[in-house]
Amino acid sequence: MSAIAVDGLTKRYGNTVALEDLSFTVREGEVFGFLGPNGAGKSTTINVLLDFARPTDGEIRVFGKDVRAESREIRRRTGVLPEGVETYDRLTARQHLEFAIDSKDADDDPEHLLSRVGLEEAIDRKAGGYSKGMSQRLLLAMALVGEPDLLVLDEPSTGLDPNGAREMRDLVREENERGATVFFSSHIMEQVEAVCDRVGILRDGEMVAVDTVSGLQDSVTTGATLRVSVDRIDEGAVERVRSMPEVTSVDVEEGQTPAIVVATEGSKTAVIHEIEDAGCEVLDFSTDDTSLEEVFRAYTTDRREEVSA
Ligand SMILES: Nc1ncnc2c1ncn2[C@@H]1O[C@H](COP(=O)(O)OP(=O)(O)OP(=O)(O)O)[C@@H](O)[C@H]1O
Repeated sequence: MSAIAVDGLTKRYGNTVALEDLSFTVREGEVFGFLGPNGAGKSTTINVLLDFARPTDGEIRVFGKDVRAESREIRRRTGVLPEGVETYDRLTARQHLEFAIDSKDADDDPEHLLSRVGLEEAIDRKAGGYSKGMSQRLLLAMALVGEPDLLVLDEPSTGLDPNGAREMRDLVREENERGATVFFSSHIMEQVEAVCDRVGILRDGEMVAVDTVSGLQDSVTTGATLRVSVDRIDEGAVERVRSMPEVTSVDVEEGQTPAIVVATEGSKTAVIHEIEDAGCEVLDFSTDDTSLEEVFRAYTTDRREEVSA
């Protein structure tokens, strides 16, 4: 059974189409990253999933249950870190958690939850005095209440410093290892790259790609940079590479280990063969992979000719 099954989901606000016939699946036990530029429809999807917004058409099922008909049961099994929600100034972290624990009929220990998000020192301080990052940590602790089967995190790294962002990644991994499915939206590509099994990219309310990070990287042919270490720089070899039709630039690095640095839109192996055929010995080579950032750009801007999948 899938953890989340989105089927033909359309959501309109007046004339604004937020989602258009959106369908995708999040498998049980995976960490799924939900990406998209501002206004693509990520929060709208999450709001429908949590039954905070009604779909115009289509449906979402969570663990096989319709989110509208069985929203109570789904909320009991789901931990949510919503976007743009604030903590209550006059309540302490402990009180926030006691409230969350009560409403889920859970029996978690507030101190333990706060130690997991690095906030145990502030347990009896009122949230009104918290920094943005501290509030975000508290909201995250609230999402962890009751060992949810599904964690839905909307922009979880908002307000977190680099340490906080790293701890967030660790928590996602821990929760996933415990067995939770994690569905999270983010603009931070390193975060997504580090923890996601699969990634979906939303654009203008439609899913334009769903795959593993490496599958997405392979689908985008933005060209690669190849660094070939050779025994010596041979001008003839350099010229032969330069005249290959798919090669866009060639640089030479002199020094103890000379290298030919080649940007190509075509086959990397062909470049290596050309250098060898010209009589140079190839000692080593490395390539720069397409970053998820570039993949995202290729799928969400009008440089669509770069997308081959
Ligand atoms: N309550 C609403 N009323 C009217 N239009 C809305 C409403 N909520 C969202 N929209 C519109 O729906 C579209 C999708 O918005 P949504 O907030 O889902 O995008 P998002 O991907 O979450 O963006 P961001 O990354 O900025 O959070 C946008 O055009 C937005 O203006």
